[in-house]
Amino acid sequence: MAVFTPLSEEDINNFLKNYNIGDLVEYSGILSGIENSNFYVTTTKGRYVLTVFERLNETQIPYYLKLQKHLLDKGLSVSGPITDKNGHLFSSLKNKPASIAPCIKGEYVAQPNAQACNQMGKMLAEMHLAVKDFPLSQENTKGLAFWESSLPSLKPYMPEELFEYLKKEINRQKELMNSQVYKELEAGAVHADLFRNNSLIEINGDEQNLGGVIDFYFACNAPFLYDLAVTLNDWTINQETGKFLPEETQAFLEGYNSVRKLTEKEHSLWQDMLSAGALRFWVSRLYDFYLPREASMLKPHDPRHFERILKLRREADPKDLPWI
Ligand SMILES: Nc1ncnc2c1ncn2[C@@H]1O[C@H](COP(=O)(O)OP(=O)(O)OP(=O)(O)O)[C@@H](O)[C@H]1O
Ligand SMILES: N[C@@H](CCO)C(=O)O
Repeated sequence: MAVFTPLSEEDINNFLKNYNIGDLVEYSGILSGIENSNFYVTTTKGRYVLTVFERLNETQIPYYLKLQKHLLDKGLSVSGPITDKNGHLFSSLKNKPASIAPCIKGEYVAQPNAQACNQMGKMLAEMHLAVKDFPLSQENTKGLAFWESSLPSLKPYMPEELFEYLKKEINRQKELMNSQVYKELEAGAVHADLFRNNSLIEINGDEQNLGGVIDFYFACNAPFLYDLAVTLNDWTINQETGKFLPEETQAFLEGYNSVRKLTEKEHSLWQDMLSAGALRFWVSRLYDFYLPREASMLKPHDPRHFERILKLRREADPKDLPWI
């Protein structure tokens, strides 16, 4: 639905002069995506996605692009920037930062099957192992500080009882984050928004093969278990009810655990992390729903989806939550 910064053929030709990726053949705006302006660009050397950053500035961008480059250099199939002729990961277009990445094969799949879930589980664990030597750090911009600061703005819009529930859950997570056991969780730079619509899957008959992962612009340093919870809360649920799909969830967890072994300590915090993973998107969706960005052309996501998921995870008997 969004190309915020329109580009002419001349703009793109000038941009491509900074790169060794051939000459422009054709280009078109990508309508999905709500954060940045994205374009498919075909050159004499291949097919690429050009991104003009609408929200992030030049000081914020290096963390995200360097993380993608780091994962790419470790052989992972993620969308990642091509360096320009001067060795830079991004340059500028219409006075905004912009980068270009090779196109990943595949498409958005609404309900990935067990095969794709298993592959996503493996790849997520590989991403977690791969960041052990990633030197940069970035706070979760949609974490505790954001949740707490959103409360006063959300209060007037929410029924009192629901607002109190939200406040209680935020306090509960705050207490957890201050605990020793939480601080000891293995952590690093994680995607933190790895939904199905940030993954591309190649379909071939009944076969579904993971093409790769895109859109790292909510990446941050957080426990790996949090990233796993965020991903599962979207990838392997019944989209109507929010309940986990047993076969897909198991396939995902087995894939993950085959690469990075989940620990007993992580198991003990699983219910809290699944709740945190739901809370994060409940708050951001409430915020975007009641306090949309000025001149926003976008239809906000339904916050009730993650309210439902949070309640399901929090109220579940821990032994009924999927685990390996
Ligand atoms: N490397 C890539 N290869 C193939 N397609 C891509 C690639 N990067 C982006 N796309 C396409 O562009 C669309 C928008 O990209 P993206 O999700 O990064 O947009 P955004 O505006 O940054 O994010 P958001 O999902 O937060 O709205 C994707 O849904 C995908 O179809
Ligand atoms: N994946 C998010 C949008 C980006 O944070 C959501 O579905 O609410």
